[in-house]
Amino acid sequence: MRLQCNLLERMREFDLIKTHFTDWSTNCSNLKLGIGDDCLVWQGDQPLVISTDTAVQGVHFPEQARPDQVASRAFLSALSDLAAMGASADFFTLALSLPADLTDHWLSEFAKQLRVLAQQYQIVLAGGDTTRSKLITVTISVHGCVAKPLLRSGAIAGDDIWVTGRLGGAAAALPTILASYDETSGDANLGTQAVSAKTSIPSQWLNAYWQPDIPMLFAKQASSLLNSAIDISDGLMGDAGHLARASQVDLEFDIHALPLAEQLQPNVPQHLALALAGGDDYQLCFTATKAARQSITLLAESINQPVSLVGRVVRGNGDVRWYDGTHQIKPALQGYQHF
Ligand SMILES: Nc1ncnc2c1ncn2[C@@H]1O[C@H](COP(=O)(O)OP(=O)(O)OP(=O)(O)O)[C@@H](O)[C@H]1O
Ligand SMILES: Cc1ncc(C[n+]2csc(CCOP(=O)(O)O)c2C)c(N)n1
Ligand SMILES: [Mg+2]
Repeated sequence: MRLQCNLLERMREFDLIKTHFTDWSTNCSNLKLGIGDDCLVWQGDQPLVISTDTAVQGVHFPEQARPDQVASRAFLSALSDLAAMGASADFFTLALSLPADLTDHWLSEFAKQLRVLAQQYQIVLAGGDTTRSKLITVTISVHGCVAKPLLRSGAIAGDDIWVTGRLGGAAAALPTILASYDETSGDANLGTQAVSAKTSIPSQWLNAYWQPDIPMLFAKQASSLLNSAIDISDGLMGDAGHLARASQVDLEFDIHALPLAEQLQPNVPQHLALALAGGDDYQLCFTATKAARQSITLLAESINQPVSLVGRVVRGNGDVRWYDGTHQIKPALQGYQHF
């Protein structure tokens, strides 16, 4: 009896994988074997860079988030680490832990969005794992190639510090997003434009939370011009600290040069806190020599990638300092921490 029960469960598990995840494009010559065996087989000739990220219901996305939204946030936040290495996006694995009562519709909407994104970023789903759990948990490992990986430890005194995109929007949107579920459960199904109109927060904040714009193309094309990079997932304050310590330099930022999200101002402490410690930005902080300044600007312009020059690298031991003009400020903040 027990055997039969297990067997039926396993049948469902295999059916689920077959139905939702197997007929995707696998157009990648280095992927010798994809979904179906005990392991995937990859054979490439460049260094492979790999990063794993877990997205947990209620921690990384709201409990009531739509399946397409869960797919976008989990996938894009994982991809961001490849951008931080200046790598291509080649293949990914997907480990899904799902509650038993999740509907097939949920899963098909999740898979549909993930497939759209995989196609958009030309990345192949090569394997994964599917289990039951109380909470929805999505673990994505992204794999990419790069001849010379861009490291956190490469910043040199004299470098410029740059940031891509805009900061603080996702964190600014979060309270409104969470409150919208409390007010009416129907909001879970509203699109970004509708939520934006209803709550009067900028649609850019909502997009920053649900569909962060990962600077993949810029990072790949610019990587040979850059000395170091990190993606900003926990807030610039914390992540800049990681880069400073890894490179054994100090970083000095001009708060007025920071590209804050729409309607956020550096002199409003709550706004600065969102941009420095809110997290969920998935933009890059990178450094490069002053000699690379023009090439970086030209490249960024040519592919429509916003970049901002926000500070300088100086000799030191891993400190980060913030300046309001010539005046140093000490925001009492720290980046996002799980524990
Ligand atoms: N459970 C773990 N076992 C082994 N290594 C880990 C574990 N958790 C994290 N790491 C490693 O620690 C380093 C820092 O991890 P961290 O998750 O902070 O980086 P990140 O992925 O850039 O950040 P984020 O998760 O906010 O995107 C990475 O090299 C990562 O591989
Ligand atoms: C529903 C909901 N969505 C988002 C957040 C914010 N948040 C969660 S994890 C994290 C850092 C990156 O994660 P990791 O370090 O695991 O990659 C941030 C900024 C929240 N509190 N609640
Ligand atoms: Mg990272």
